[in-house]
Amino acid sequence: MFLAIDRLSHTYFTKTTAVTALDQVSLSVEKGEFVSFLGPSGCGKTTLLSIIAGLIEPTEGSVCIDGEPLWPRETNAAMARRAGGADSPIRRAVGYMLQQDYLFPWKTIEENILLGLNITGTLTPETKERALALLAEIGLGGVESYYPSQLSGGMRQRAALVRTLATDPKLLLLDEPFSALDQQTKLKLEELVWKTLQQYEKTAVLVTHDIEEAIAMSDRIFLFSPRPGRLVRTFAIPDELRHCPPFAARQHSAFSALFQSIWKEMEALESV
Ligand SMILES: Nc1ncnc2c1ncn2[C@@H]1O[C@H](COP(=O)(O)OP(=O)(O)OP(=O)(O)O)[C@@H](O)[C@H]1O
Repeated sequence: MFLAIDRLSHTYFTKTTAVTALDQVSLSVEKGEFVSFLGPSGCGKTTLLSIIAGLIEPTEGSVCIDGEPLWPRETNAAMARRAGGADSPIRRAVGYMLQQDYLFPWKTIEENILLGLNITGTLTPETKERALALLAEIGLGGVESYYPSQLSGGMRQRAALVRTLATDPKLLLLDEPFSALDQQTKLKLEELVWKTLQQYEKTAVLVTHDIEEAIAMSDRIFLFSPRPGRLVRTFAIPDELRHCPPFAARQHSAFSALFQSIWKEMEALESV
């Protein structure tokens, strides 16, 4: 088991209110799996992703990545027993891709894609060469010296994918990375991300409220209820769909039946 989440709950406290975003969520993800967190707006998907990224401390429960405890935080004594501490290697092991590309406008594409390597102190001639090769692989060879404003939205998201993969993270967290794109660019980028992650055997978690996208991209889908977010159902995508790249999966005869059953389940959840 690569990612293990056990009885995780999270409440946001403000001066006047307490909002329970997640309630007793338990799930696991295998190495190399692509899973989606699907659910209506406000069901806690981004909160869960931020907890897995180590950015938010959950109120309750535990998260382990590749056998290393992330939450709850270990005691100082337990951390000291691990070489280099427990949380920093985990944070480096996680790559985040968001709806907005967050490329720095004053840096060139090359500088942007090498940023993570620079920050983590892992920029070497080899890692730089790998990042530039990946840029070329995904069709952006030749734009290294361009600034983000000189690229289209789809090209910028591709550059953001390279920046995310450049540090060779063990786990990729994708928070609606396709939702700001037009339909054609979105379908092309889904295809590219799926193929790239397959090729590099990455484990990935995609947050989306798009049922079709979740079916086309995933091995399994975790469906969450509206607030407070609870895991209500896990859908295993049938082999004939999950072995197809996303565009072919969308054309497959098994696709619409699965879409309808997830749609019905989501409708029922939202009408409660
Ligand atoms: N910093 C915060 N302080 C207080 N409440 C918050 C905070 N962040 C999120 N929430 C609340 O927690 C709940 C879950 O939010 P979250 O963003 O995780 O949901 P989501 O499923 O990702 O939604 P969406 O699909 O709209 O992005 C929502 O009710 C939201 O209003």
